[in-house]
Amino acid sequence: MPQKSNIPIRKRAVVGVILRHNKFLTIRRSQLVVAPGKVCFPGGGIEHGESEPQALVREIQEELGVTATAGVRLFETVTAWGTSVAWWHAHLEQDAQLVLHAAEVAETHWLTPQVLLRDPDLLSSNRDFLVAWGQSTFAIPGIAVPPDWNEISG
Ligand SMILES: Nc1nc2c([nH]c(=O)n2[C@H]2C[C@H](O)[C@@H](COP(=O)(O)OP(=O)(O)OP(=O)(O)O)O2)c(=O)[nH]1
Repeated sequence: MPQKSNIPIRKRAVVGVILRHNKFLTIRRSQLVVAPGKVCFPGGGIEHGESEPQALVREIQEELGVTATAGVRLFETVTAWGTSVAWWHAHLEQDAQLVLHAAEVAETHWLTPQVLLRDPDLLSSNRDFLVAWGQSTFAIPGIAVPPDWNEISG
């Protein structure tokens, strides 16, 4: 269900929520892009004529050098800066080797939800996404909300 917002939408983006062994694949954004050094999921802007899954697969290929498969659409938010973000569950081949596009991605990490939520560099909209997940606004296939979630997200 989309989050209600009165912010005018200036841009549309899609991000991939990718899990392995109960950890999220996260990127640290490079110093050369918007929100430099921030931690978030792979993804980016939707180009004219692209569907969300097409943009998701293209962005992940560009950033991480791997072919992703789009799963289900999990959630939709509007950032404080007017970007409509579609959050998609996505999958990589089990043995996929990431090849980072250094101009966009400084590093990648597989992080538990608890570690990710506590990361001071987490993009604010990603924090909102995790909090909404913890409140069961939507479910992410294959991972349960940790039992101590209310204590750490409060
Ligand atoms: N990549 C990514 N972007 C996110 C996340 N969460 C979130 O709010 N966003 C926002 C930030 C930006 O407003 C937008 C995506 O921007 P981007 O800078 O990654 O996309 P891009 O590579 O297409 O950038 P640009 O060429 O359009 O400047 O979505 C996330 O987890 N990953």
